[in-house]
Amino acid sequence: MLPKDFISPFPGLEEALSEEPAVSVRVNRAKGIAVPHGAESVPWCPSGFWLGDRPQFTWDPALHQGLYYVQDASSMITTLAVKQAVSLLGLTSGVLLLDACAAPGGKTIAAIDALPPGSMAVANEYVPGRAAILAENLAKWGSPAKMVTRGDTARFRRLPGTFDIVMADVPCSGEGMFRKDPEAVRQWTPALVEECAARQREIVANLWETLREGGIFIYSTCTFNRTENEDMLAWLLAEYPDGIHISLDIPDGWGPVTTDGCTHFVPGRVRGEGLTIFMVSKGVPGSGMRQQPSRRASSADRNRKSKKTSAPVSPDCFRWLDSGEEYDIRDENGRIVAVPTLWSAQVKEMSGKLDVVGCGLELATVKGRDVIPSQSLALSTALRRGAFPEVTVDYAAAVAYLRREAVAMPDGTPRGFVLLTYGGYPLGFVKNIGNRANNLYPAEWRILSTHIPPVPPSVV
Ligand SMILES: C[S@@+](CC[C@H](N)C(=O)[O-])C[C@H]1O[C@@H](n2cnc3c(N)ncnc32)[C@H](O)[C@@H]1O
Repeated sequence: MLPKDFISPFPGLEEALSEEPAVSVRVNRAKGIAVPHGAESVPWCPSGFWLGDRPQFTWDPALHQGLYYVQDASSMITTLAVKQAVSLLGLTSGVLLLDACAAPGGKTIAAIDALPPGSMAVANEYVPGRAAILAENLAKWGSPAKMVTRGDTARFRRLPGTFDIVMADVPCSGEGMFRKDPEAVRQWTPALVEECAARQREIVANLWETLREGGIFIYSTCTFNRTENEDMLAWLLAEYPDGIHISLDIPDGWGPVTTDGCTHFVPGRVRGEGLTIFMVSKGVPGSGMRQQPSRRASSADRNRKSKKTSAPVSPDCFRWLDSGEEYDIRDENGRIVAVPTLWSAQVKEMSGKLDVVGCGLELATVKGRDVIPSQSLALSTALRRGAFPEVTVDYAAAVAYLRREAVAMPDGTPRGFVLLTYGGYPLGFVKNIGNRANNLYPAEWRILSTHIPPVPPSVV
């Protein structure tokens, strides 16, 4: 059932909205996952796959290990858009990207997968309560080169000319979600479309300032109407005469349809939900330079800082990372974090101007004399395997761990912090104290339901 005043802009859309949505996942190539079982490739995303059915994802430890992310195939276009943007920028490393409307993080993950080595992603969320799930999803994906912030996009006006790529997956009227979300059908009105468009213009205006000269802006909605898409592109180009529209490289035959510069993913034409995307560069792509941090941290600075913080940072922390020398490791009020050295001056600058939820990789928390390794470290691609004793657990123990229940350790397990693995990949830490092991899985991430499926789901 569609909203009363909704006029379908594409033939066949209404019928398609009454069909079952496709199920798709993005696999984590950075963790060595290649192809899910029995899956079919999404042509616009090398790590995207349609599944034949809908497994009970919650009960698959691999999901919690960050080995894959459940993602609608249309959203996976972000990977292609970011790859195209990077190529237009002519950069082979060190891209600074902002995803300004990021929770729960699917498109940030899609962008991270497309960035060249040595890049950094900043993921911002406006609704404070949604920033935690964003941080959790990014921690599971495992890249240490990230920063999570919360707040109004107006805050980014304080960082002019800073980002090479800015993504705005803006809040919208949600016509593309009609099939999956009955609430989207209930809330939709022509007035909502106008309201959303006004907010979107405000967001775009805030973000244009933070995009550097020659940088690329990627705008997307999960709605079809012209007001929030084609009219928004026209408004942007009129408002900012340095804006140049960039066509997304999509071969004929994949299914999306482009109208007046906007590429639409339409159910019925693609096996995915509704999504619209366009790209605009600020002047000639790659022409300008990124604004450098106002005060670069010199090596003298860094030495001073490490002297100041070296006492609380346990030397163990340096041994936990695959390449400890590439990170600045510091104690931030009892949280030990590792920030890629390359970005440490930039992170410092941004931290002074944004409301930071977390930056880099949280290695550990300090409690009294204990330096307790974090779940983010267990799931990070930067973890040095072998840094902790490891115990392999079976399915029942893996689910018990994810529920934060006690897990028995085999005889002979060393005391202290132990990394549990499932299927050969890290699951999380326990502290083995001899007669029992304390489960260190974050309470707020735990599986709440006590049901357990008779057959374990297995996606990758
Ligand atoms: C379409 S969703 C983003 C989905 C996300 N990019 C993903 O792929 O997982 C839009 C996001 O914008 C946030 N938002 C709401 N109001 C906003 C505002 N005024 N400014 C910026 N973002 C806002 C919403 O909370 C929501 O998380």
